[in-house]
Amino acid sequence: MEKVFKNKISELFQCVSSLSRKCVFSVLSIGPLPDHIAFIMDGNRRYAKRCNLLEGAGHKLGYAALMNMLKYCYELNIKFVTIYAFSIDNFRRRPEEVQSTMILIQEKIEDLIKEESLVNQYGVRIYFLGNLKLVSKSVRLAAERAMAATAGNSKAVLSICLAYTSTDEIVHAVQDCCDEKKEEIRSLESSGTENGLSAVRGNGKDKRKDIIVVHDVEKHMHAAVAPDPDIIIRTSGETRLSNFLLWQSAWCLLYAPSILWPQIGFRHLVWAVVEFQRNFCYLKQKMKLS
Ligand SMILES: CC(C)=CCC/C(C)=C/CC/C(C)=C/COP(=O)(O)OP(=O)(O)O
Repeated sequence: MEKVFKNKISELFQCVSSLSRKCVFSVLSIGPLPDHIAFIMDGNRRYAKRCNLLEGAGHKLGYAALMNMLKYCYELNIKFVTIYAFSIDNFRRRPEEVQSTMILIQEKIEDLIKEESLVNQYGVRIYFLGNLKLVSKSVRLAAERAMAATAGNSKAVLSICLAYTSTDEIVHAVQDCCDEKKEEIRSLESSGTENGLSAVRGNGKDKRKDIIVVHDVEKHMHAAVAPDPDIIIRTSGETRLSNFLLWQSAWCLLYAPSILWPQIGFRHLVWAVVEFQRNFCYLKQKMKLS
């Protein structure tokens, strides 16, 4: 009897919070909404320590917080979300810690693609961004399975940065771009164009045109699957980017609430979007002038 009562109370609570979210989101939607929000999920271990829990429990609570946050983002019609799940620098942590985090990541990737998952409920396509050669075969295969299983979803995009750093991404993109240009020049030369290099550069008054432009590099970035982020939310009050989306964050708002990642909730998303809306006119003006 007591259990039934508790369930009813919890259902009622969920119903009220879902209704109040709907109201707040419809007010927020009157203003400009970000297309893309990226998250640096900082503070899982500190939260675990503060609550006298094991490190792994901090990451598990972090994952639960992530699922809630994704739900809020999709309710608000944010089409692109990117998360920093594990950086290349994180491989320098204690080997047992790296291993247990990877086991959790693999388990959660499998959960993400279950039929009843949030990802399928909201039609989300998953991409993994990063150097997947650095993770174990089983994690890599799980990531590939998740990308393949969600390839038909088209309502939203979730990019999971795994074995990622921005500098690594930029170096690979520049390398791929140079390879592509070299190939272009080679094929022009072999097809009879006398000087492939000047054909790529352009002749006459265009002679000084650059061989590589920003777009050439950009299209080779892992993150090219989404537009640049409008907001990066980093928890734990840190205002550093820690090698996350450096290229893509040129015009991005950084929002850094001082709570730890497992504590993030609906109100932090609302404040971040309000901050974005307050800055929007200024940003638009600035981009027009430049
Ligand atoms: C499939 C999928 C999306 C899985 C995500 C799982 C998950 C929540 C991973 C977080 C890992 C991580 C390095 C968090 C940062 O907190 P921290 O360890 O740096 O904590 P600290 O800042 O307190 O040291």
